[in-house]
Amino acid sequence: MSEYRIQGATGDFEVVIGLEVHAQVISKSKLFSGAATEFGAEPNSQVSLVDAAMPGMLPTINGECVRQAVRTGLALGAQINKFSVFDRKNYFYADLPQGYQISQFKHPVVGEGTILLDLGDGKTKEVGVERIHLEQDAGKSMHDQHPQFTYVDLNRSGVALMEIVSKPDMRSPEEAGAYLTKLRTILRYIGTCDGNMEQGSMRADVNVSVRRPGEPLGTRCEIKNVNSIRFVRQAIEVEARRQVDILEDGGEIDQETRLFDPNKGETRSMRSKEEAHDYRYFPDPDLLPVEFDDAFVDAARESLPELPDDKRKRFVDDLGVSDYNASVLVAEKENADYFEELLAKLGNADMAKKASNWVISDLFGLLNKAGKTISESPVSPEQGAELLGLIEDGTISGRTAKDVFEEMFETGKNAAVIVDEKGLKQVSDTGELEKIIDTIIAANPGQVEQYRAGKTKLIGFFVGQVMKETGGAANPGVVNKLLQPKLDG
Ligand SMILES: Nc1ncnc2c1ncn2[C@@H]1O[C@H](COP(=O)(O)OP(=O)(O)OP(=O)(O)O)[C@@H](O)[C@H]1O
Ligand SMILES: [Mg+2]
Ligand SMILES: [Mg+2]
Repeated sequence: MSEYRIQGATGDFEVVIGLEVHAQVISKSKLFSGAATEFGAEPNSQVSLVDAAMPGMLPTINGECVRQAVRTGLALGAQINKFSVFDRKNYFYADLPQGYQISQFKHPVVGEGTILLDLGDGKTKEVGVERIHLEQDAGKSMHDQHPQFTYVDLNRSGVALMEIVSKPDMRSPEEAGAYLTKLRTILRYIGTCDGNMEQGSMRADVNVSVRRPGEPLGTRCEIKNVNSIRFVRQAIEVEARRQVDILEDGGEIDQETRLFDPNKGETRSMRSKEEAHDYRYFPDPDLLPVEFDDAFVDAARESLPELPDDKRKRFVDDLGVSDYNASVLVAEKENADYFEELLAKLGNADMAKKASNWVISDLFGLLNKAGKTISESPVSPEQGAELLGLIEDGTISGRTAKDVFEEMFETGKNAAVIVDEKGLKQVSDTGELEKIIDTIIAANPGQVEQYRAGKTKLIGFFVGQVMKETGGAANPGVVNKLLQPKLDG
């Protein structure tokens, strides 16, 4: 793939992208209160006095949220800071009852790490993570409930977020998309965020600047709260184009916060960028610094499952699965789990490659057609294993297996039952097949002669005849084995 460039009248520009991802932490209660965090509850039904910022209420840190941030840091190979501090980030907004957000500024709980992007065709790229800090979410302003009034729902107020800040290491919309895809996969594997962008539990602030290749970094604009990977890609494209046009006209880029409007396909200015000092950050006097020991970190590490990169490597190196199949399988944990269960039921690691092909082409094919996810699959890993076993031991041909599988998918019946009911067992009986082959050879002396004169491709013709004779039920492997010596004479 050639490098991504935006063409200007006077030359090409390179795009530089850094992402700030807000990931809602999976925890039963909020970062500093015992209120529930479940999505979709009745507005303002999950709000404690702390979340509503009633005078005199004091925050208490939720240890589970800290543990989840540490687990996330470990999964990104990041530095874990055993000492971190909560600060107040002050700003005024109707859905922020405290008048400040409790966040981490100078001393975040997680430091530098990396994410390995999968860019297709086995190409990868490492992108740096600058830090992960914990902070509270704000409430939600609802403008669509009343013609004159804005309503505020505080259910989200105080819910724990991880802000995962990347380095400005990405150079194209595709790389930004791959970063979000990979990050989401990892968060879902380890269960620290559900990664659900439509429900807003993962959102991205997209920082974009442009420069001529080789020049120092340009001034960035930050596009706030983009809520799908497709929109992130589009926002980068249009924002980079906008900046190049300004520079080409001899203008300068103002550092500002912008909004992406997917309907119009443009970004619009929200406000000029506030500097950190505008937030008047200072350590929250109601909270002690967070401190934990090595044992806490070790326990968090112990609790991590096998990560997608390790899993992919194992699938390829130990199981002989192709690179492509392995990356498709590990992209979603449910897919990898299904495959591994299928393999366990088969009880034969040598079949891993075949099993991966079956999952990716046959199973995914029908799931896609039916608009189902793998967890809704009407065919269980156990049933899939039975089907593959029937192909492997020669009971049915690969061709027949496809029909059997379609019926399994439709009816939920087991493969062996369908094969019995429809009499689909292939003929592997050598005696029976030999008789048929002898008849066919006797009936086609011309082709036999041509074959013997060197036109060996004609073996296909003979196999075809046997298939025709047996209504497709002959075992092609056995037919080939029997035919060859007879044709060779
Ligand atoms: N020149 C640049 N071009 C593109 N991205 C940049 C550039 N410089 C920095 N960035 C990215 O901008 C982001 C800055 O995020 P950070 O949280 O550190 O600060 P912020 O945006 O000022 O703070 P806030 O959390 O209040 O929005 C990072 O992802 C970083 O990689
Ligand atoms: Mg930030
Ligand atoms: Mg920012």
